[in-house]
Amino acid sequence: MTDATSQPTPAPTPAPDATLAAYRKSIDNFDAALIHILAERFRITQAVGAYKAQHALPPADPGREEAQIARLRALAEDAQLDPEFSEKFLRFIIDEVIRHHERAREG
Ligand SMILES: C=C(O[C@@H]1C=C(C(=O)O)C=C[C@H]1O)C(=O)O
Repeated sequence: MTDATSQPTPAPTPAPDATLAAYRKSIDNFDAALIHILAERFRITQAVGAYKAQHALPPADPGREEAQIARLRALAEDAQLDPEFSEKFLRFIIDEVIRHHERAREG
């Protein structure tokens, strides 16, 4: 029963599940590795952006992107990862890099 003064009943705390916790520990490790890998990639692309700005090179290189996407799609298929997802993921990262390069060009 509830009335105007009573609080909603909190959801019961689930019993600790060691199996799920172990999976999640592993997921946390992978996510940490992913962040470090991405940070390293952006560190390199930042240097590329500075180089392109210095040498008046265009921020985007569609030919290079096409080759990367084809390569990544093949790697994804080999690794049994969805190639569509892999392409979207790489596209998302490359688009962000191009934005950085455009900003580097503007100074
Ligand atoms: C990093 C570059 O700049 C852009 C970003 C790319 C990337 O993030 O992989 C690839 C091609 C370019 O559109 C490059 O030209 O190599």
